[in-house]
Amino acid sequence: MKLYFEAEQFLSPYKGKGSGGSLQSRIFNEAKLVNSPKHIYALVYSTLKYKEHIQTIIRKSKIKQTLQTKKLKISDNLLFLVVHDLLFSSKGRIQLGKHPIKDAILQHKTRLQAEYTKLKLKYKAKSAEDLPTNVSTDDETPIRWFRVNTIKTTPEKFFKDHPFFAKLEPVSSIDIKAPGFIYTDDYIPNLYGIHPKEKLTSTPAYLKGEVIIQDRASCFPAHILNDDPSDKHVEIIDSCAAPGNKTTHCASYLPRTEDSVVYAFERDSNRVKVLKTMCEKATGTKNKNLIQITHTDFTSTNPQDFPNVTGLVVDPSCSGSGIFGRAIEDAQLQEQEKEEIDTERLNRLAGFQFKIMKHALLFPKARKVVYSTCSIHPHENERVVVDLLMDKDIKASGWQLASRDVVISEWPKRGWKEEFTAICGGNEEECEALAGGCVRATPKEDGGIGFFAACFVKNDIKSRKPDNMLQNNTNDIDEEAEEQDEEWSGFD
Ligand SMILES: C[S@@+](CC[C@H](N)C(=O)[O-])C[C@H]1O[C@@H](n2cnc3c(N)ncnc32)[C@H](O)[C@@H]1O
Repeated sequence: MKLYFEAEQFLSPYKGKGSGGSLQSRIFNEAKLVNSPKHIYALVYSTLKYKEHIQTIIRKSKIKQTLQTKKLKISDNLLFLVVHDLLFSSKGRIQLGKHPIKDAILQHKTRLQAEYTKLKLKYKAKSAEDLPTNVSTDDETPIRWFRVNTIKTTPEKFFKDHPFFAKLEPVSSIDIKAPGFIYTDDYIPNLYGIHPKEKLTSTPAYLKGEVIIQDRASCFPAHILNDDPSDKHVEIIDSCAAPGNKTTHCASYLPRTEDSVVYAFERDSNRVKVLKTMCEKATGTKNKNLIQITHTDFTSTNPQDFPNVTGLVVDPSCSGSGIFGRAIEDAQLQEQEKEEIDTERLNRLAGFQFKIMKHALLFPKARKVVYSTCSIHPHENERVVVDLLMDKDIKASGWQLASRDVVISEWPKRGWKEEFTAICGGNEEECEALAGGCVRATPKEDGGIGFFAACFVKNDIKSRKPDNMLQNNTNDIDEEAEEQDEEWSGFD
C-alpha cells in the first residue's frame, strides 16, 4: 500500500504553508518519499486527469458500500488511485501485494470494468485517451529546463558524460517536437531545454546534483543579481529560500573563495528540511560552506549583523497564479471557491511581500535586491514595486529601480508600464523606463511558469538618510500588518 499512501497526499489541492509549487515540484521536492517521485507523479497526474470518470465508475459500481460492509477503511483518494491503476493504467493491475483492500476491489473487478465500458461507449472512446477530461495535454510543460550545476561540474563535462544529449541547438522555439534534442538558452548561462519526456531524472548527473531541474524564468533572479561582472558579490542573502532552487543557483555564481557565502533563510520547519537536502546535494562536501541555512523568519534578522552582504534575492510566498502545472489541481476547485480567494487575498499577500522587501532594503552594504514572484497578478508584482518606490524611507535611502540594461535587457516582456502611472503620471517615457527594470514571463507561452522579477539598485545619493535611522524605522510596520502576515502564512 506504500505507493498509494505516498501518492494520496498529493491528490488533494495543497493546503500547507506557501504555494507548495506545482504538482511536479511538490512531489520531486518531498524528501521523505520511498517510491520514485517520477512514478508517483505519473500515477497522481493520471488519476487527477481521469478523476471525474473514476468517481462516476466508483459511484455506479457501488463498491464503497461493499467496502463499508466489510469494515475496510479506505479514503476516497486512496480508492481513486487503486481504481485508476486497475482500469486506466497501461498495465491494468493494482500495484499491491496481498492486502484485504486489494481482494475486496478485485471481487468487484467485473462490475468496475462494466461501468468503465459503459463510460467509453457513452463518449465513443476506444481507450482512456479518448475520454474528455478537464485537463488537456496543454497543461503539460512544452519544454523542461535544467541547468548544469557549475558548483559540481561543467557543461563540457556533462555533455561528454551524456553523449545522448549531444545535439545542441539554440532554443529558437519553445515548441520542442521530439525527445533527443537539447537546446541552449539565449538568456541564462548553463541553462538547457529538453523535451518533457526526456529521461533526465534517471541520469547519474541528476542523481548526483550535477544538473538541477529549474524553470527558465525562475532562473532570472540569481542571474539578474549576479550578471554584472563589476558586482563582485561574495556574501549574498536568499531571504525566502526553500526549496532552494534560487539559493543553489545564486551559490553557483559566487567566486570559490573561503569567504563566499549565500545566507539562506526559511521560516517553515518542513520546508527548511527540503532546503537542506537540496543544498547538500547541490554543493557536496567540498563546497558545503557555500550556503548557510538559518531556520528563521527573515524579517526577524538584524541587517547590521550582515555588514558584508551586497545583494539579496527576495522570492516571498505568493499566490502562485503563474504556475500552470497547477491547472490539474485547480480543475478540482469549484469555480466559486476560486473567485473568493482573489482581491482580498492578493492584497494581503502584497502587504506581506512589501514588508519582506522593505526589510531586505535595510541591509547596510546592499546595492542590489531582486524581488520576484511566480504570480501573474499586478497586485503582487508592479504594485508592490510602486509602493516600495513611493515609501519615504526607501526613497530617502537611495533605492531605485534598475535600468533595463542590467535586467536581462534582451528579454522582451517587461513590467506593465500602466501600473507605474502613480509615480510618473502621464510621462510615457518614464513609465517605460520603470517598467524596464522589471521582467515578466507568461505561463506556457514563454516555455514555463508565469513569473515576475524586479531589480532594485541603490545609488549613493547625498541626501539619503543614514542606514541606522532606517533600521529604527523597521518597527513602524503596524500591528495589523503583523496579523496579516500570520494569517497569510497559509498561502504561498
Ligand atoms: C516562493 S517560495 C521560495 C522558493 C525558492 N526561492 C526557490 O526558488 O526554490 C517562498 C518561501 O519563503 C518562505 N517564507 C515566507 N515568508 C518567510 C519569511 N518571513 N522568512 C523566511 N522564509 C519565508 C516560505 O515558507 C516558502 O518556503
